[in-house]
Amino acid sequence: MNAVLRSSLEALAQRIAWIDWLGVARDLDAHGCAQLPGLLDPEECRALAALYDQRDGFRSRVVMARHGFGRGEYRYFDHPLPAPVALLRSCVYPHLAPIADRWNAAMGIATRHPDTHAGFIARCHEAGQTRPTPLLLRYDAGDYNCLHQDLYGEHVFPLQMAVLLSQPGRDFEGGEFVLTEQRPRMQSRAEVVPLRQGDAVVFAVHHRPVQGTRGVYRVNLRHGVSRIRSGRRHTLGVVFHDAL
Ligand SMILES: O=C(O)CCC(=O)C(=O)O
Ligand SMILES: [Fe+2]
Repeated sequence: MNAVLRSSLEALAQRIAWIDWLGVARDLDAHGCAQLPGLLDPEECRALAALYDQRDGFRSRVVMARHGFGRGEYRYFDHPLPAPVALLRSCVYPHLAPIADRWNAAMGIATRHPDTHAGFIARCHEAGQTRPTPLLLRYDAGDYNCLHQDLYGEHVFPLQMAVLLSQPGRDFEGGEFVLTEQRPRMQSRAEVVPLRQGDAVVFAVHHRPVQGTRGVYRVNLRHGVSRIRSGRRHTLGVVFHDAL
């Protein structure tokens, strides 16, 4: 690995270590999502978005309209993952695993998570979930991502992350990251997450616990992206479980 890449990876690891993870846990508990401002710098964003047009490095490409997923496209990275993507997965995971375990305990779900991402991936692989799930998404004017959940098999890490690689207002307009929460016997609630280039959002993949007056209940979450009004928007998606 060259010296420039190594020092920029060290800077990224340092940025992750300095995040206010207690604040992240508080936001996740309160809202089901948390923003990590400036997780990637503009140069890292540009370099990752530029990978979209490379021939190699991906295991598949999905044209969303063909599957009724929306409009736009994405590509799943293949092994070996680009170094910053592998680092994001392995360095962010240990901060989220205790939150995931606490949520599972609150929801009466028995599953607990290994301390390290390697430990969790070993569990996925034993169950046949061996295909990497980090992905790059690309949307042009008129594109959107329908509300969905990224479940790829029996093993689901309860939190995931998306990083906006483009700059709103300069590279694109519209294209807001949206979360909805379906509460039992109630109408759904929407949350729009304002992101700048390099900001990440951590959010619940499937459901989360909410404290009600008569105990804890589960709310079901979905995420998506509203219509891109103009320009081009790139995102990096970091799902922590692998796929069947
Ligand atoms: O483009 C986005 O902001 C959302 C991407 C997404 O659905 C994901 O990362 O799972
Ligand atoms: Fe998604």
